[in-house]
Amino acid sequence: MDIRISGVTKVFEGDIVALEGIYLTVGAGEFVYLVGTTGSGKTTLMRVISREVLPTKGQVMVGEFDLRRMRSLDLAYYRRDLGIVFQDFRLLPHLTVLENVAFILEAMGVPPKEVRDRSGFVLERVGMWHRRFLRPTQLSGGEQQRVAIARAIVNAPALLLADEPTGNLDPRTSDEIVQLLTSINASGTTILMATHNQYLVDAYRHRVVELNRGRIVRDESQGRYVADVDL
Ligand SMILES: Nc1ncnc2c1ncn2[C@@H]1O[C@H](COP(=O)(O)OP(=O)(O)OP(=O)(O)O)[C@@H](O)[C@H]1O
Repeated sequence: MDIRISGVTKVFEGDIVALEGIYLTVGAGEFVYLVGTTGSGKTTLMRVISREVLPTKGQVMVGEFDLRRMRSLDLAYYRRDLGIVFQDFRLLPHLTVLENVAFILEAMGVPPKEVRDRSGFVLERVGMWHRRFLRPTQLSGGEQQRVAIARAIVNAPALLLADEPTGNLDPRTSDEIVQLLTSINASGTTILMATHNQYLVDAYRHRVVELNRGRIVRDESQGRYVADVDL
């Protein structure tokens, strides 16, 4: 799914301007890193795209969805096309790995055999099938993030939002997570990933969009974490 954001401003209560005059187009199938210092607006932009936050001004179109004009049924359809991964994994502690992935499909009324097949397929894909009967607390951080990614992609979303997905992980595991996201992107999913990880952005090159105080200050294909300075 492509994303078309025009003139988006978000002002939170207390006159906090989190986003200001954002114009951004992301084509279907792109991989985009969102970078920028703490408080620059990355999470807010992701939350505008997931429609957890409504802009104060401006328009957001994702695929055929106009996020300003959505009835609750549209929102339910939209969310089915969306996968979200967070820094802190957010798995349900009382469920096993397999159940954490399967419950999304069960909640959508998918027949049991298909739930088993699809959950198994994504757990294989992220290399976690052998851990399917464990609970999140029995897994390492990297393993938990793999399960969270499996959960995010089990519905074959057209768009995956990842907010600092490697923030709690060691360098090698972070590498593996970005490789996994890159392979998911290669199968057609649009990916937007907010990150502070300079090494990853420089090692796995994709488009880089940099925010500063709520504005886009750089947009480069195959960019680096820090802008090249003209000498
Ligand atoms: N719900 C909210 N209510 C009020 N202000 C908010 C809210 N969410 C974010 N902000 C403010 O908006 C600004 C942008 O925050 P945001 O979380 O989008 O930044 P960020 O770039 O994701 O930061 P980080 O890298 O630390 O995660 C900050 O000044 C923040 O305090």
